[in-house]
Amino acid sequence: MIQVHSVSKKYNKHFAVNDLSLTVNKGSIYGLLGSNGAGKTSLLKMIAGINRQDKGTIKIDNITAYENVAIKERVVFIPDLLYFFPQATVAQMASQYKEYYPSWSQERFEQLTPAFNIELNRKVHRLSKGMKRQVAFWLVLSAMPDVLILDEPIDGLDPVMRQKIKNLLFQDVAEREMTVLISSHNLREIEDLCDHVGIMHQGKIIIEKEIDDLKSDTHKVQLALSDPTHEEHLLNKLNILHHEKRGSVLLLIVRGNEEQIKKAIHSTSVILFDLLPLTLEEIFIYEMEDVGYEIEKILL
Ligand SMILES: Nc1ncnc2c1ncn2[C@@H]1O[C@H](COP(=O)(O)OP(=O)(O)OP(=O)(O)O)[C@@H](O)[C@H]1O
Repeated sequence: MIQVHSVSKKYNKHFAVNDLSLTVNKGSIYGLLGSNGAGKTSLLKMIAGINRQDKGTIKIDNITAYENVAIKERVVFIPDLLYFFPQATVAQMASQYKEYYPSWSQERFEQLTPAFNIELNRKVHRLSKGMKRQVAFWLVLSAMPDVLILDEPIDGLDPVMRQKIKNLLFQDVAEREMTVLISSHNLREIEDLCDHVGIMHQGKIIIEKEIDDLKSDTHKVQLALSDPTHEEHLLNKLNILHHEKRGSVLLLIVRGNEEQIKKAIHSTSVILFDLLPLTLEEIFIYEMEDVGYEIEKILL
């Protein structure tokens, strides 16, 4: 479990992280989204115990993370810029990991060999960008961490390898209750992988949701009423996030239970009615609009 409470970090009088609180439950995969410079990497480095916050507390399983060797052995961070020892082969890097992480599983490392299919005697610095990332996942998953922190993890991986790595992460979360925190710019990637998602902007979490709740609670509705004078009455009965009119067709983004929405709409006479699913990206656009942000400016 990761507990971040009221954490701030300043660089040259500028807040990279500003009074931020966040909890990632054990066995959960939390996706952290946000614009360039939002403070994601700064936050991840503090959670990984690499940098120290100016204010607030960060705990892993109720223990303070910074400069705590026992915690560092259980928490693994894959940064966006990977580092391997110069000239080291895959096998030599595996030996280093084995020495550092008491939870290292040689059996897992060997089991994963066919999944990654990179020769053990290859020098890591000579591998392609995507292959280096594969090696990073191979090593980290063999270290069997309790907490895995990933900064832009999927960058450079081909679609087959992305899927393999996602499946391996799911396996560790399901079997060992590994806790995962992922920073990404890609909402679709996060949608596939995470059960919770938060958006960071200017050092703060501005919106945070459980993905299943978001999806089952937000709907796109298209409808046309046989008597347009009933429109206002119907709209007042619904919890509307967004509302547009194209000719006689109303396009609504509505929060709430699907059956109750249908019941409210069918209590008025309609000549057209469709209830459509929304992507996570669409839900966030409307949710962010609702709290006064333009998501395109924040995420892209
Ligand atoms: N070591 C540092 N020294 C000075 N300023 C820093 C340092 N690290 C981060 N910052 C500043 O803190 C702010 C947040 O940076 P951070 O790297 O945490 O953002 P990010 O959300 O990870 O961005 P990106 O999506 O571009 O990777 C930025 O304004 C950055 O310039």
